[in-house]
Amino acid sequence: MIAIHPSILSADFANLAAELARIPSADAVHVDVMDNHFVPNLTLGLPVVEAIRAATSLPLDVHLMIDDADRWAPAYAELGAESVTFHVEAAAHPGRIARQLRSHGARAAMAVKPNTPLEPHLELISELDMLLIMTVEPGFGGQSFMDEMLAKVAAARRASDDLGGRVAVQVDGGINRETILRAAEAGADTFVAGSAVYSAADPDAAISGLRQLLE
Ligand SMILES: O=C(CO)[C@@H](O)[C@H](O)COP(=O)(O)O
Repeated sequence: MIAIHPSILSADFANLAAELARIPSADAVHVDVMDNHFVPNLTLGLPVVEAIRAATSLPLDVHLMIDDADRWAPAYAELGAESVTFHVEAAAHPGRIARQLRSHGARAAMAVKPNTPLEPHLELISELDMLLIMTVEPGFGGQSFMDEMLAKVAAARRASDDLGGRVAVQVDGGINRETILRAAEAGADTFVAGSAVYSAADPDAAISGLRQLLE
């Protein structure tokens, strides 16, 4: 199953409810939480994600780019996010976080930055519902896709296939009409797209366009 998750990092933050209404065919809304410590950018936190939860019926895919994931991640599941992604680099006990997320009814996902090797962390995969392979350095939208991450995407796909393919493989950063094809070929099935969706005159048509490329 292919899933397209538009990132609201590229949306108009002053009009979030209206921006959410422009992407009705999204499989989920990707919400980038940044703390200016784990990444050099600051976006939003629990109160705003709570407001986003109330403003849309689309599933929320919350991507935590914050320190101390152990402390904060469960709260995003509690407020009703369908999926919560923490970074392994920011987690003291990743397995425990994943179990807590699932106990709150959310999908548990773990992300790796471009310079973080995936293999040492694959022992956690059975605790996860999704692996996020960052295809840019996290922090900002509009960056170029890192082709050198495709090998990591393929490794994530193989690890998921060993579990019957039940763990989704997500890519985030620089996804557009060209790079989505390479990422899909390497084994990704869940695609975060920020500027490729929200820079389009019709963001929902941009989502359909990306989806059609993969059919
Ligand atoms: O997590 C991030 C950036 O750190 C992303 O979710 C971006 O929002 C993706 O934006 P584009 O690269 O698609 O413009």
